[in-house]
Amino acid sequence: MGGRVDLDGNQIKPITICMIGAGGFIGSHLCEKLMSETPHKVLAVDVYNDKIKHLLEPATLAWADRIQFHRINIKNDSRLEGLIKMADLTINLAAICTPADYNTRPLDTIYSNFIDALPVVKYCSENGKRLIHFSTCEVYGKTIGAFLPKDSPLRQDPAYYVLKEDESPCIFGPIEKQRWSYACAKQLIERLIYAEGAENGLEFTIVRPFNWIGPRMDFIPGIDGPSEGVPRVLACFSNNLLRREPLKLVDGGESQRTFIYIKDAIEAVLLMIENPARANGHTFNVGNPNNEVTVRQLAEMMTQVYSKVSGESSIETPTIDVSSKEFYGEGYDDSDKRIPDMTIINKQLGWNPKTSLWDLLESTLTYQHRTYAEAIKQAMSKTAAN
Ligand SMILES: NC(=O)c1ccc[n+]([C@@H]2O[C@H](COP(=O)([O-])OP(=O)(O)OC[C@H]3O[C@@H](n4cnc5c(N)ncnc54)[C@H](O)[C@@H]3O)[C@@H](O)[C@H]2O)c1
Ligand SMILES: O=c1ccn([C@@H]2O[C@H](COP(=O)(O)OP(=O)(O)O[C@H]3OC[C@](O)(CO)[C@H]3O)[C@@H](O)[C@H]2O)c(=O)[nH]1
Repeated sequence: MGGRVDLDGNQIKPITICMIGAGGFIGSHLCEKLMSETPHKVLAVDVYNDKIKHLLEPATLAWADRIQFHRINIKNDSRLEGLIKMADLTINLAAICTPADYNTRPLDTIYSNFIDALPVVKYCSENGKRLIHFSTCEVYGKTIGAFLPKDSPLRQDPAYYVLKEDESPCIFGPIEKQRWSYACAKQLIERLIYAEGAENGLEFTIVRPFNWIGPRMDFIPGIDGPSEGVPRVLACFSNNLLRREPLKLVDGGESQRTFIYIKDAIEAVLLMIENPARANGHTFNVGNPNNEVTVRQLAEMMTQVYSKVSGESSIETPTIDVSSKEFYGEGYDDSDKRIPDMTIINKQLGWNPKTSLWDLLESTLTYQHRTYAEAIKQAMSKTAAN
């Protein structure tokens, strides 16, 4: 770990990071990376710590003196400012960020993604502390191309669908489509952070993740999360595969996404942390433009990969169609296509994603099978017996 240098050849000094939302999917991978490959200290803030337990215990771990867990709900805890003051950098990951919540719990979604983030921005600005804030690719909303006639040749032109941080508009649906409550709250907090930078000199970086996936993402309903809960697509499809039930394709599974392996994405975040002069004042797309699929193609690929890693044949009807109203309820809407432009992150940090969709699904589904298959079998045989 000694003698590490930044992209400009300068020695990297150990810093203290206040990481809010450290107990979640991205936070757990970022903590792992910081503990195993850097000398930095982490003040890990979250209401849960199950996903980082392996980094906190036992006290004999090599990094035990570099990570502290603080069980804090940032909505209402006066200890937050003190932790931000103690740190050199704050990273805010805390959010409600599962689409099933956006239209069914719009108030919680807006409070979580805007109101609860306000004190974090304020404390950083007032105390002269650097902030890396996690926004989302959802701030782009729908592509311009989505509004062209289906057979328009312009739909093939990247100018109508590639999403650029400094050029693309943010296109959301009408207010009654409450799906956009999350994207809109994220957009407003981005604008507030940008304004704090412009008017009060806040040093900030905004991250727009494009569907980062991998181990520890969300939960498997009825095993380590509520039975009726609806996680993001990776966990929904993993759950279906583990239970040998058809994967549900919302509105035909026609929407397109680009998926990036969490470990590639974490490399980008580490570059931001350790190269403030190159990252401050920027908004970065972080995704893998080479891994684009429709949701239907994702379902087909996951079915094939799961069959390979589990040794089980796939079921006769691997997918079924379901309407978005049935699956998510009233007020759902969708982003049609999400291809990140990589020019800015490439220029500033020289970063590019590496892992193909097949490879990232293979390692992720191996983890899902190893972690959950036995528990699911037991839960299912218990239900059958009752
Ligand atoms: N995973 C992705 O692909 C993705 C895509 C776009 C945006 N993001 C953004 O990245 C961030 C992290 O996402 P994630 O996938 O790790 O989600 P996650 O749900 O796994 O992690 C969020 C964490 O924040 C914590 N948290 C929420 N409210 C809190 C509060 N009031 N006080 C303390 N802790 C609180 C949760 O307990 C959770 O551990 C979010 O801001 C999300 O909007 C993620
Ligand atoms: O069982 C299912 C679950 C989902 N779908 C469809 O898959 C698409 C992707 O869904 P998901 O990963 O759950 O979420 P989104 O990509 O729409 O949104 C996320 O993107 C980034 C983030 O900000 C945070 O992670 C979040 O908002 C979608 O089209 C679903 O309808 C399915 O067919 N079947």
